[in-house]
Amino acid sequence: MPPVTPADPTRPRIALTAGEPAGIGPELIARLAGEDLGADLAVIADARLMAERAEAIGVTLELEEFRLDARPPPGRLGIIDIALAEPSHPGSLDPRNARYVLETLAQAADGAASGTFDAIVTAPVHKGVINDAGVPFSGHTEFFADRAGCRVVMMLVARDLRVALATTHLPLAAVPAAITRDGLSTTLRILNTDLRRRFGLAAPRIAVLGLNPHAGEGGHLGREEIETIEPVLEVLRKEGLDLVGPLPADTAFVPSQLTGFDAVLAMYHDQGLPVLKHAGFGHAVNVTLGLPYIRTSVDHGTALDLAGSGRADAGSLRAALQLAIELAARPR
Ligand SMILES: NC(=O)C1=CN([C@@H]2O[C@H](COP(=O)(O)OP(=O)(O)OC[C@H]3O[C@@H](n4cnc5c(N)ncnc54)[C@H](O)[C@@H]3O)[C@@H](O)[C@H]2O)C=CC1
Ligand SMILES: NCC(=O)COP(=O)(O)O
Repeated sequence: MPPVTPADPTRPRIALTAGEPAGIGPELIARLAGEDLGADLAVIADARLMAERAEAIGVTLELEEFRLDARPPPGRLGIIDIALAEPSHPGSLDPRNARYVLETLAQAADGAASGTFDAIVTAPVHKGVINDAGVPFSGHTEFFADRAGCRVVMMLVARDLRVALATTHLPLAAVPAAITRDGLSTTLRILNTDLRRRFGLAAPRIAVLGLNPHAGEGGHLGREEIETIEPVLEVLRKEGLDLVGPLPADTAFVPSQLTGFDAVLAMYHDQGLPVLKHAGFGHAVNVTLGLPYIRTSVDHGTALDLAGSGRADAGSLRAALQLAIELAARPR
């Protein structure tokens, strides 16, 4: 038996979910397992799967059962072992493992809510296969929000560019109706609060994009700016929020226009995220704001085409861990 090292209360404890078993999540975690980033990690995954994927990419991985009162010795990784329903093969989705994926998320959420973990970091899940298994599922963001019973905001960070979303995983046709005064006010309040509380920005300046081309062209190309976005900004400015917009989205990301803004609020997923990923894919981080705990994630998906090959880049997972550790260290 290796010697037991008592837990160190100064090191954050982080739940790390391995995500879709047929994707790149397990091997990215195995790749980072040997690095001490300054936190104690509890991987929530099937232990045999983790060992198989480590072997597939030629990485040595030593696992031991996660304990609250002790740290694994250097080079070993704490694990909360959740059994797969069926053996998983790289690149090959199996809906029978969807419940396993959801169980890993549930254990992470409950552990963070109870204070066992200081933060959750998630490797990618495959949203489609969970739905194929008959479970309606839009994403981690919505799953953790539902479980915590609160409203949240998705924000991706690539160096000094922060892009938050007013709507998340919705068909494009459903977006206009989903942008309501209530929803937008809540999103902006959460964004403003968490930029201050978690990111230490004393008075965040937020650029708010329009929904339509040219921010509606004075009502000739859509009325959402006039009827929904502008009235919300007017009310929130009176509360002291520093909001600029609605801005035409096509020029808002021109570097000279972005100067001075701490974050951009895009109205929908593919209005904001392509720009963010163009700027930072491989080291960007997805953060869920508004939760009672910290949750970060990678900027990429399950990359089934790379699973098991050892060619997937662990940069975004490392960045997600580093940001979670940094946020956990801040007073809240
Ligand atoms: N945080 C999460 O759980 C996320 C999950 N997804 C899910 O992932 C699934 C697949 O989504 P796609 O749109 O195909 O995006 P994807 O990010 O999995 O793949 C897009 C392209 O990027 C490459 N790529 C992705 N990660 C990489 C890495 N770490 N290193 C090198 N290359 C990498 C892939 O090989 C592929 O060519 C979907 O079901 C989607 O919902 C997508 C984004 C985030
Ligand atoms: N494109 C971002 C994404 O899909 C991540 O979503 P989530 O699973 O973190 O909610």
